[in-house]
Amino acid sequence: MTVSDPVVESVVATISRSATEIRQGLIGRRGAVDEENPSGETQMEADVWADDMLRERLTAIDGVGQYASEERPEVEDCGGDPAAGDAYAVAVDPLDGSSNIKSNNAMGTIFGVYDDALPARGETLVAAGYVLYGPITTMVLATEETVSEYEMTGGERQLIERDVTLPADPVVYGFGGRVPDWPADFETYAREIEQELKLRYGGAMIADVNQVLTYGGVFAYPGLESRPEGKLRLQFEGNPIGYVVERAGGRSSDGTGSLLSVDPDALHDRTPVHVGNEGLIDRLEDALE
Ligand SMILES: O=P(O)(O)OC[C@H]1O[C@](O)(COP(=O)(O)O)[C@@H](O)[C@@H]1O
Ligand SMILES: [Mg+2]
Ligand SMILES: [Mg+2]
Repeated sequence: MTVSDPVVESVVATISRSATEIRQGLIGRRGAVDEENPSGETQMEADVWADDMLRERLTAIDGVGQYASEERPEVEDCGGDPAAGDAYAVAVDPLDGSSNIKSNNAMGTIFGVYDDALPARGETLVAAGYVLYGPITTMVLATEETVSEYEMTGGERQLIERDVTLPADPVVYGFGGRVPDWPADFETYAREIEQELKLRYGGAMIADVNQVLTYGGVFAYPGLESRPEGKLRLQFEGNPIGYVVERAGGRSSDGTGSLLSVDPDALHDRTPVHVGNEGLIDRLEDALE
């Protein structure tokens, strides 16, 4: 299946090709560098390397006017103005779950293609998705039309599911953050959910959300007592994953409403992230009221 917009198709093809190289290049890049990203987190060698590769290739695409990533402070302008509608802006999390590189657990690459200048509302996304570096490399791609899943071999995408939708009967949940740091309202909700669903938490958002897409359920990285804005970044993580889950028939929420309608103040804004089956996110919002 191809994407109807040629610029979006080029972005997706470039990420497909690069993801295979990123996966292969993880060997030998498992250490930290002596730098922090704009969110104040230690960067791994692989974070910086994957970001440089994606920046170089995505900014070279005609019709991409801006590139931004979790690993660099500023938006990079590269021709065309997304605010004027004559180019797209691409935002990436080059390696999601990169602290898992040490223990050799799942990671991936997240991308969002926005039809507006960054930082932008998630409602302006025209496509978003992720490549998951699990035992098999897969891509989940959401567009206006549908959510598709692909297996990746040598940079080529092979369609395995055309209309990914959340199963109606939820099975799994995964909640981030230390329990003592959860606000009381969220903990009450979590205590209910753990009576109903099975815990699956691996420490890489996309791997955990991929389980929710596969089995149905809920993933959350909530606002914390010590950090009410949570951990995950709106432009690079919250919006793309909210877009994927909503297109797949689920809901996303920052605690009060869809992640996609949050107005960003700054490029590296964080947000509480809750995604999953509609009924579970409705209950979450009721609990946090
Ligand atoms: O280690 P914690 O607190 O469980 O945090 C895990 C969360 O942090 C992240 O790793 C943050 O993403 P990055 O690895 O891209 O910084 C998410 O993928 C994951 O959901
Ligand atoms: Mg991430
Ligand atoms: Mg990252």
